[in-house]
Amino acid sequence: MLLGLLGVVASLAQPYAIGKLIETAELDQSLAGPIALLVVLFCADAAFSSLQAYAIGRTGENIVFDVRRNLIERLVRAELTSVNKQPQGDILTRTVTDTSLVKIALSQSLAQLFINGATIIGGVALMFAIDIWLMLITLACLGVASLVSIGLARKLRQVAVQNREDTGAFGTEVQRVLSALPTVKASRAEDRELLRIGQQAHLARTSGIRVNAFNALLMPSMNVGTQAALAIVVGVGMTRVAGGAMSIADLTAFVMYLFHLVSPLVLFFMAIGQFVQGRAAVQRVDGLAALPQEGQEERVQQPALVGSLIQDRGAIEFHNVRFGYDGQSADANALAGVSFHVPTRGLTAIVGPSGAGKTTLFQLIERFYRLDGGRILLGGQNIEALPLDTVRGLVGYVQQDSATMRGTIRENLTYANPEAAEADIREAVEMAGLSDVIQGLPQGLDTDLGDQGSGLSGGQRQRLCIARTLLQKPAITLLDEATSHLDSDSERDFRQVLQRISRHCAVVAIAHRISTVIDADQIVVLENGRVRATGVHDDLMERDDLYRRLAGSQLHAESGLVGEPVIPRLEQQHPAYEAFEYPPQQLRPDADAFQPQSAEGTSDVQAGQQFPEPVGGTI
Ligand SMILES: Nc1ncnc2c1ncn2[C@@H]1O[C@H](COP(=O)(O)OP(=O)(O)OP(=O)(O)O)[C@@H](O)[C@H]1O
Repeated sequence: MLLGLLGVVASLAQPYAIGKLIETAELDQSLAGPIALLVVLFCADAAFSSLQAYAIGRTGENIVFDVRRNLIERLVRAELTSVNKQPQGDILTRTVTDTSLVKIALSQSLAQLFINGATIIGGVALMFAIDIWLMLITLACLGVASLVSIGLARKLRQVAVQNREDTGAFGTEVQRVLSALPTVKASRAEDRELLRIGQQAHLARTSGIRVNAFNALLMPSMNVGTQAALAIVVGVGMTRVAGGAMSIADLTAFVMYLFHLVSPLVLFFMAIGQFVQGRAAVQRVDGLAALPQEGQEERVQQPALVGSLIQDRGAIEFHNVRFGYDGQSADANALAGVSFHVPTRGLTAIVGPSGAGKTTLFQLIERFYRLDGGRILLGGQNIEALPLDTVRGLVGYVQQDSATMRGTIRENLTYANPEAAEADIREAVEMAGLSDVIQGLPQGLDTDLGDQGSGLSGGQRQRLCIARTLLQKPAITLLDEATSHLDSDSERDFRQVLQRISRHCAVVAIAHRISTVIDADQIVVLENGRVRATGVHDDLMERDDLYRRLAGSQLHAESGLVGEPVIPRLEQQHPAYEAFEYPPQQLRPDADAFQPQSAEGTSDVQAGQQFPEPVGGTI
């Protein structure tokens, strides 16, 4: 701004210097001095302006960097509940596009407003000094134009806010479709999705055009004002010169100032336009930055606690824990008074029907959400009083949906323990049964995976997540259906690994397979957010109906009846099923439904493709 002000002084002095040049010429004196002054002023103007443009550009980049860094920090540390409510595409638009607009608003347009404002004020003051009447005429014309421009700027802000919202919604739609592209294709929904995204893009286009229209009106409204002022000033000025009330040098200087003001005036109102658009973006960035944060005050790590629990205190204790997600009614809470203990060693299995609240238990141990009531103790201490880092360092969590990320296999493996030694990595990979898979890849551990770990099969991704948790060497391992994608051989091997680990730490496993549950040291049966029974397999088979039913259907499946058609079973469970017309579409009666013919070269590793083309054979 200081550089800009120096530029303003250099620029405002130019008409004065030209007036001096004319006066000197009229007096027939040497022109060398005034010409040298003009050259110095031109050069100073150019130098200060370009330095100012560089400085303001640099400041803008610094602003966008700070805003993005702070925003990302707040996003990553925000409470999951509040992040989950925001559409991901909109988060991305706010973080990438809106922050760029914030940069323009807070650097370029703010500086333009200040510098051009100063030029206008300085110019007006000098013009007043030259001729008060001409200046009053000028102010009247510019005043009317300014009022129109301010009205337009207000309207521009409204449409700019709308345009930012529409652009965010467009990003949300694109992200929604891209994250489920295989489903979109398999459901033949491409046309529908294109139409839906197209409509959103159209809304963004329409509001964008309106922004453009108001922006386009801003400049001409100012131009008309200055042109009218110029015409009147020249007419009245000539009359005053003819009447001897004003010298020709003063009129020339006055008109020069007026010319000089045209561009700052236009830039000033353009900057107002940019600034109000930027404010719309600032509002959206602020909205995202205001997401509630999880336990900031406790972010100090306490390494002494990590990886160890006090032996005699028990690993986890749930005391009358109550919790409901936002929007859940009180009588349908995910957990409605859950109490049980997990010892520091051994395997605890959690079983229960779908929606019973099993995953919620794990998410509360990880402190992803706040409890509505009750207490969870970790090694005898309330988790809410422990630093978050300590809680998450003690607990290893393999999620239901095998969270793998874009990056190499090694990066994914060492994600919870970046300092892991090579020997530990090899051991974890071996324990999780991944060694053969990794050896079969040309780049081994350094093989790149795509988004959500694409490039590995579901079972391999699951084993990768298990290895990652093993590498963390937690005191408590939470496994949420961690073996659901494994074949029976791999699952048997993993059970042995589990038994080994559970000799050293507490393992809590949500399991649907009876084979995992049968050897557990303790089984907790959950139903409708309540603990229904706890015990060991034989005991629960005798005294708990639900467990008997759950175990019975599993034993059934695992004793070889898995191949039975699904439809008759569905029919038994849902009488309404008979109303369904199935199958809705018939293949030609003489054609086999599925006839793969020697599809060679099929591989478990899909190299980042969701729908790979066969390299040979016919389907
Ligand atoms: N993010 C969420 N927002 C709102 N309700 C949720 C959310 N996650 C789960 N629920 C609800 O909370 C209840 C318990 O869900 P939870 O995922 O804990 O069940 P679960 O026993 O793990 O089921 P499954 O075996 O199918 O994975 C369900 O009624 C579910 O609909």
